[in-house]
Amino acid sequence: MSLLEARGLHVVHRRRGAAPVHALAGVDLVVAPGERTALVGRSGSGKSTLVRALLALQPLDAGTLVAGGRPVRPGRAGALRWFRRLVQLVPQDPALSLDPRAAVRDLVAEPVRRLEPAVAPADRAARVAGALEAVGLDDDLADRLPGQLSGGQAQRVALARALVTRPRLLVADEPLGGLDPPRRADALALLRRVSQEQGTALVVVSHDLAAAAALCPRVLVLDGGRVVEEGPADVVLAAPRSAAARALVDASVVAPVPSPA
Ligand SMILES: Nc1ncnc2c1ncn2[C@@H]1O[C@H](COP(=O)(O)OP(=O)(O)OP(=O)(O)O)[C@@H](O)[C@H]1O
Repeated sequence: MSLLEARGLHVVHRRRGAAPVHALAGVDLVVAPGERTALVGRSGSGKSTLVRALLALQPLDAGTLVAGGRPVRPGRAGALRWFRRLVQLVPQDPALSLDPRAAVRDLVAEPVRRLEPAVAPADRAARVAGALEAVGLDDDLADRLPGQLSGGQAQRVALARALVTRPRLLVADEPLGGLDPPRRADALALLRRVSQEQGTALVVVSHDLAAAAALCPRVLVLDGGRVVEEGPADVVLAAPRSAAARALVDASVVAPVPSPA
């Protein structure tokens, strides 16, 4: 059975005084358990709208979302707890997503408190320890505040928060945005390792095709709110068929380093 199945998603953004924008114009996306999929596209292609739709945070003009065989309908928070445990977001800017007044231990415990209130305190503590270990953070860091963490550590805490409810799917929105090259490589390696070790499926959103392809064996190219190309990452990179994919491949090519004069 598929883990997440989105069919015929349509979203129109309507703003007073502005023309409506058809941000998603019939997107289908099926994610199998453990599968890693990259969603790539230029700015404005509809990636963020699709992420919000996949997380049931975006009202749909048409289409359906089914997770683990069960229909997902945006609604009261309590009614979607099962879905929030199953599908977790890895936020774009981890440092901004962490409450500066809360210690790491409480930040990582919070999703369990909110989504699984029946879990006993001792079990919750064990879950927190497990999530910190999974992302390679030492237990010594658990009493620190976010302001006392490095950028890389904050990113790991955000990932631990996403993992602590043992989701089957992580949606990472531009996980490499704003990172310098060594930290990009670390972030890619961490997401790959966690996905493989925990069997968690990944949907990674990026405008950088080459980086996303390094993490995900499967790529979907979005343009104008539609999936214009879909296939194995190495094939899309080596022989893009759509103009949108070709433009992304060209943009991903690393400029040659000029030789010293
Ligand atoms: N709240 C909104 N109101 C009106 N238009 C919107 C809104 N959100 C997005 N749009 C428009 O919908 C289209 C898709 O936007 P979206 O943010 O989903 O694309 P994106 O691929 O994530 O872009 P980026 O990479 O720049 O974040 C764009 O034309 C955008 O201007």
